[in-house]
Amino acid sequence: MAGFIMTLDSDDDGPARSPSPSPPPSSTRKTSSKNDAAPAAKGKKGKAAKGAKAKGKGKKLLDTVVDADDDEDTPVDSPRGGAADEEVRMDKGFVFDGLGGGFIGRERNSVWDSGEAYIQKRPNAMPRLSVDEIIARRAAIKSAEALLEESDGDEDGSDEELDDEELEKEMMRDLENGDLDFEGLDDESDDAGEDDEDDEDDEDESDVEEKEEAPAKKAAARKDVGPQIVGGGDEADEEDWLGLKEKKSDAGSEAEEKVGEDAELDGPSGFAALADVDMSDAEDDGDDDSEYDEDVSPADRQSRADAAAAKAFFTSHENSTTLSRKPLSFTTLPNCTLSRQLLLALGSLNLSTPTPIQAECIPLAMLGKDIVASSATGSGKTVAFWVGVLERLLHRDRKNPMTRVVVMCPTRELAVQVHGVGMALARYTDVSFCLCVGGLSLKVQEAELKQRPDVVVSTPGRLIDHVRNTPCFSMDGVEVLVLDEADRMLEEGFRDELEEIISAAPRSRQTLLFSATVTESIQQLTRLSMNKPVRVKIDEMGAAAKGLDQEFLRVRGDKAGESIELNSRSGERHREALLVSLCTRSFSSGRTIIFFRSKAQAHRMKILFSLFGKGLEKSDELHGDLTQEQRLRSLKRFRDGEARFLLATDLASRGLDIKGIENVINYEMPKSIEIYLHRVGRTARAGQKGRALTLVGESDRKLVKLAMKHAPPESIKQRTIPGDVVAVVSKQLKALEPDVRDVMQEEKEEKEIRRGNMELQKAQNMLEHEDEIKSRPARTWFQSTSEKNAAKNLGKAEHNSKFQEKTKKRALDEDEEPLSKAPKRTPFSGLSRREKRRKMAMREDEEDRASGAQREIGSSIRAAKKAALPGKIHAARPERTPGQGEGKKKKKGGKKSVFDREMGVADGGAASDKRPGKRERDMMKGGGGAKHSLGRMGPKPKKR
Ligand SMILES: Nc1ncnc2c1ncn2[C@@H]1O[C@H](COP(=O)(O)OP(=O)(O)OP(=O)(O)O)[C@@H](O)[C@H]1O
Repeated sequence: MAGFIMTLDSDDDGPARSPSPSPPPSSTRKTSSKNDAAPAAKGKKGKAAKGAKAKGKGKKLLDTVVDADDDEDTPVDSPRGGAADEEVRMDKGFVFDGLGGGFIGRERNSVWDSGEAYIQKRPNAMPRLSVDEIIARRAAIKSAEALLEESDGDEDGSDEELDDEELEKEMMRDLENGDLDFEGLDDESDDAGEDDEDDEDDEDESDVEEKEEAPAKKAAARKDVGPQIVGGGDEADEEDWLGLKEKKSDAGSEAEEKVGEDAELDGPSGFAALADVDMSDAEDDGDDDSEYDEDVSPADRQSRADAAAAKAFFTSHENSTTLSRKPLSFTTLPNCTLSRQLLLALGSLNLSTPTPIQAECIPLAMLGKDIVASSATGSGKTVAFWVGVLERLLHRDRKNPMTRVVVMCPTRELAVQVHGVGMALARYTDVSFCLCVGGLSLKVQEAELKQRPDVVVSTPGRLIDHVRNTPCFSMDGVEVLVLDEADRMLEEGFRDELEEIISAAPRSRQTLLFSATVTESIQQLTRLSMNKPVRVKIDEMGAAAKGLDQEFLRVRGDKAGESIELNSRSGERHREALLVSLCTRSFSSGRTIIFFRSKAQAHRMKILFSLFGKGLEKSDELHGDLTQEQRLRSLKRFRDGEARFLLATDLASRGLDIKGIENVINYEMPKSIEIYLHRVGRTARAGQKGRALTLVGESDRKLVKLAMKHAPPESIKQRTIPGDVVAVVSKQLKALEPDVRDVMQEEKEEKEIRRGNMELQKAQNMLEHEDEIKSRPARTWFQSTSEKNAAKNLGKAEHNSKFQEKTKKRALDEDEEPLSKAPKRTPFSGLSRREKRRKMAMREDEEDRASGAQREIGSSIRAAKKAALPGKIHAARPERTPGQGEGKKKKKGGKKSVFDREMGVADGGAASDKRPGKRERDMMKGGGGAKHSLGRMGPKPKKR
């Protein structure tokens, strides 16, 4: 990297062709020094502000030596970002080496450090113990006990506990002698016999393996010896489930490949045959793939259905920049000129060539257009929106400070990261930032919002909290609203919050939506009241990152009764052992993020990992049951390489950009293809390579095929693990079960103690500061607690049910309007017209009968319920006049509103039941009873 000296002159305020005139330098100076003082609110007065003052005093501009330390400190010290002096001359020896405090585009990034400034330090709070701390405490107690026993002369205790290695050796001996019975993993030789008819090639392959395997077993019990089948299946069966067998023979290639210790089976060219996945056919067992060929892809289906609406909704746009194939740089982006401050920041972060999404979106964002943009994971969407937004901010009216940009993210961690990236890009500007996310100190945020930061990065809930309860903060001046991970933000769980935020922001704002799986639903987008947005689409919907290898490992169902005994899903028994085997063998190097569907499972696995050891103890968990501090600490440890495994829920599935994640493991297939794409997108980012492995149960096959659909065939692999290895691990895990229970019990006790302490603290606070506490205005929220919980549950349901919804929707589509060229088979396919009509008529009759019966059942249930109700005591009512109907009129005459009563609409009164005739209306106009009653409610008639 070439070193250079950069001098920023007063013309650095704006580009040559700027959308709005640059403000005079004097105003910049003023704002700048004012902003420098802002961090004082956080108690970080001193250095920066003093330095700025000192510089201001000198007659000539002083040279400011910017070294790597300064850069590093700026954002950490001040969440408001590095307030740049308008004229900065750099040291001759200074070299932009890509490490000079950069946050992105380098190995060691520190975007999460920005969150640390917001962590509320509670000196009296009892720290929550991590699993590792509990285990370490237990170990210390155990060793102390052992020492005591030793000193008592009792040396038997140490022998009782079997050393891990000894246990392993013993089990391997058992295994070789055939004594070990691993339930659920069928003996390979048995299975080979059962599935002979499947494919002769497979038989040959297994022979070869066995020959290879025998000496290897002798040499080292745990050593892996090539492709084998795990999860109870035989090899033939395993190969079939991804459709490798036929493709392999078609291509005439060797499909087996040893990678690392475990084996992967490559999926060569023929995967296209499996690509068209019919999600609607729930009954299909997945063996007959021929009918999938006739299907239209989900993307086609979606685009056809929405084409007309989309045409009207979006401004037409062609990806001109990316199509031109000219080598681009940030300095030569067509139709826009970036400010030197931004170019400098981009350069210091090692970002010189814009990615396609950046090349397309930056000019559009600078023009103030609304954008709906999508591109694969890790393709640089964050920089794509920040650059445009920051460039606009450089031309703001500095005399009138207010929050002009709001960036919203669905998770706190993502918000912290996005905030960090924004600050890194704005380090040579005077743009100020505030991070407003749940779980971090409200007070710090309130103090910063008082300073009217230019940009607020937030999660929706906390933003609404501030809109409602922080007096100095309002969204009236918001000019740009960015929704990162827009499709998630538009899901049910965020719906109400988003509506509240949209209504608080001015209509004239610019709205930018970014996601790898951005919604195509115009219905959802219209809720944002965008102004003819431009749709920028770089990658095909559903496409995974280019350098990603996707592996699948089959998890066989349990033998009858096992899952019932375990009270878990089928195959659960094997998953833990499979995961541990994978992590101690093929995934033992590099950093791996492991996704779980539930917090409980992620936590249990963390305990198992810590107890198991062998490198697995270098792991951390990340899910909603942890405190925000713990969550950020886990991320930091993982990012810094202190933890090699991150056991996370979907909290970490979107947006997180951690350098050096080589592997992603899905402990189970997620519930929708979108979530799958985001999860596996945590690796293979920014043109890097990565691999994702998914443990696939019987019910996940359709989703696997969907994942394979958009992937290059050579990137799909089928992984296997030798059954004996899993058997050993499984036994070891079983042996750890009592310890797991003990750790969980200790955690429970800890929790109770913590809760007690908290209550005590609360009571003490109340006693000491009662007046102050009671005088504080109560914080308000736009939903009641029950509404909030209901929205949360709805969101969860929607988040988890995309797959089922799609299935239903497709089934419906098929009934209403067959979009595929070749219609799908229906129950009437292949019948003569007459026969078909007869069957259809019979079906309709049946449906009619069923619905009639249903109605009857419904009405009799209602009648029975009514009869069972105790009789009501009614006040005597005037008799109804004959001719008065029951239905609607009865309802009207029932419950009266206060308004009706005030209006003098008495029960049974004519006014209540009859619309006044013309004569009566005339009377009312001219004066009469009705006017009299209105007169009581309405304003006093003016005297003439
Ligand atoms: N122009 C660029 N040149 C090289 N690397 C870049 C460029 N822009 C961004 N990157 C790098 O790409 C990585 C991914 O960027 P980013 O997190 O913005 O991806 P994303 O598209 O938002 O991904 P996701 O969909 O997962 O949120 C970052 O580490 C960033 O440093």
